Amino acid sequence: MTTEAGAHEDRGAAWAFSETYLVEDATLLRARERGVELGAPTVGTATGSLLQVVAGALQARAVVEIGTGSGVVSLWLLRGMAPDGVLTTIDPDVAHHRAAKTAFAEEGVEPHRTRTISRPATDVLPRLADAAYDLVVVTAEPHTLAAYVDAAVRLLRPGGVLAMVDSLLAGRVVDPTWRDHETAAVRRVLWALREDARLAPAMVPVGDGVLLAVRRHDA
Ligand SMILES: C[S@@+](CC[C@H](N)C(=O)[O-])C[C@H]1O[C@@H](n2cnc3c(N)ncnc32)[C@H](O)[C@@H]1O
Repeated sequence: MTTEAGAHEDRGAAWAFSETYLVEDATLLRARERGVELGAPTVGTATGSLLQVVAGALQARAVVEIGTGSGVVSLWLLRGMAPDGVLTTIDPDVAHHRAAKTAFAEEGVEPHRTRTISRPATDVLPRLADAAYDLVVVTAEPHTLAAYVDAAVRLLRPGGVLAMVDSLLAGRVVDPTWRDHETAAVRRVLWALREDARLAPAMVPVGDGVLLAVRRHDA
C-alpha cells in the first residue's frame, strides 16, 4: 500500500517497531529472566503495554489472568488497573507463583491486590462469579484457548474485555501450510469468536497477536 508519493508501507518493520517503542524497566526484566529460568515464556512490551492500556481504559477493578508464569503480564495489568483493583491470577505451577510473588513484592504491589490460585484454570473458572470481572486475560498455552473462552465470557460484565495473547502464533495462524494441532485449535477459536453474538472482537497484530473482544451490552 503506498501511503505517499513513492513511499512504501512496510508492515513488518512497523510490527518490529512496536516491540521496541517501549523498554522494560528493571522489575519487568527481572520477572522476564525468572520466566526464562522457569521455562515460562512471556510477552514483549508491545503486548504488555497494550494490556496495560486496556486495563486502564476499563478502570479495571476485577481482572482474571489465566497462566501467571513469572508475572510479567500480571505486572502490566496491575499497572493499568484501578489502584484498588484485584488481580486473580491462575497457574497450577507453584514455582511460577513463587516467582510472580517476588515480582509483585519488587513492584511494591499491596498483598491484597493479588490473588494467586495454584490450580488448573478449568478447576477455578467455574467457581468465579458470573459477570463479575472487567477483564479476562488468557496467556496459557495457545492449544488450551478453547477450554477457557466460554468460561471467560461468562465471567465478563457487559463492556468487559476478553484478551488472548499469542492468538496469531507469531504468524502461523495466517499461513495455511501450518496444519499442526495447536495452530488448527487457535484458528477454530478465532473463527468461533468472530461468530459469537456475545462478543465484538478485534485482532491486534502486536507481539504474537492479541485478540481483544468486548462483551456486548445487548447479548
Ligand atoms: C506462556 S506462560 C504465561 C506467561 C505469563 N502470563 C507472562 O506473560 O508473564 C503459560 C503459563 O500457563 C500456565 N498453565 C499451564 N496450564 C495451565 C492451566 N491449565 N491453567 C492455568 N495456567 C496454566 C503455565 O504454568 C505457564 O506458567
